[in-house]
Amino acid sequence: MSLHHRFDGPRDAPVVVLGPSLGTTLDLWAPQLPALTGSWRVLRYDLPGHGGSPARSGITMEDLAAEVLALLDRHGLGAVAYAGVSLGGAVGTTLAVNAPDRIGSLVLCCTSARFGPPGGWRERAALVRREGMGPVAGTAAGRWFTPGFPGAEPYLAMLRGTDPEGYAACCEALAGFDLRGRLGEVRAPALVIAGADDPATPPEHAEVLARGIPGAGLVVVPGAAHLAGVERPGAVTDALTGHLRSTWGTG
Ligand SMILES: O=C(O)CC1=CCC(=O)O1
Repeated sequence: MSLHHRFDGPRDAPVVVLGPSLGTTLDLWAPQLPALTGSWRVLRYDLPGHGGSPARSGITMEDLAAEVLALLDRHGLGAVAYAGVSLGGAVGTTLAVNAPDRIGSLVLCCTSARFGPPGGWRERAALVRREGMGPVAGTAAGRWFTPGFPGAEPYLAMLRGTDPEGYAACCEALAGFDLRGRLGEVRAPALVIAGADDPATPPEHAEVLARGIPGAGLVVVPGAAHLAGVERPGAVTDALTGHLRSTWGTG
């Protein structure tokens, strides 16, 4: 089943795929879009059960990576640049090791090679199946943003609008994900971006990625939690476009 997706930017420009995080839609990347669409063709997608993609059960990170690859195939796209936030970043790292000829440049935002103990993700999956999105949405602001950030509401609304089964399936994909032993296989030039105050994927997780991926750079954004690209759009956009300019087209 195809993931809901959309293209923006010139048809003949180099392609950048943007992957969203658990509980958000492709609009997570809205703050970065204006800086990208002048020079790159941007492909954004929704995770299963998020935004416009139908929910599914029993998915793995490998499945999600395969679905993104299927999107590229369907649109006749060869090698692309890929940037992803959190779960979307894990999809990108998986693609980079499974299909190195298709990922020409990689940006990993607020993500990890392993998102903590699998049990926590299975418990979260059980919670949303039992009680819906309410309890998870009630605590998300504290993970996604630093205290008092005024722009949280549209992103929390994305989470509340997520299909519980789709969200649970993505939690289970996170539970089964551990790429720590394969980071050395990434061939794409990579930049890792972390929020200095991210409680979900703290800078130590970014350091593991940056140490493990050959030649990777690391940027830690001050004053940002998990959704650093929303809370500090300028810093994340600059890091992203700087990396793309030097590795993927002219910018
Ligand atoms: O909402 C969270 O708990 C943070 C998060 C972990 C993986 C992801 O994509 O978001």
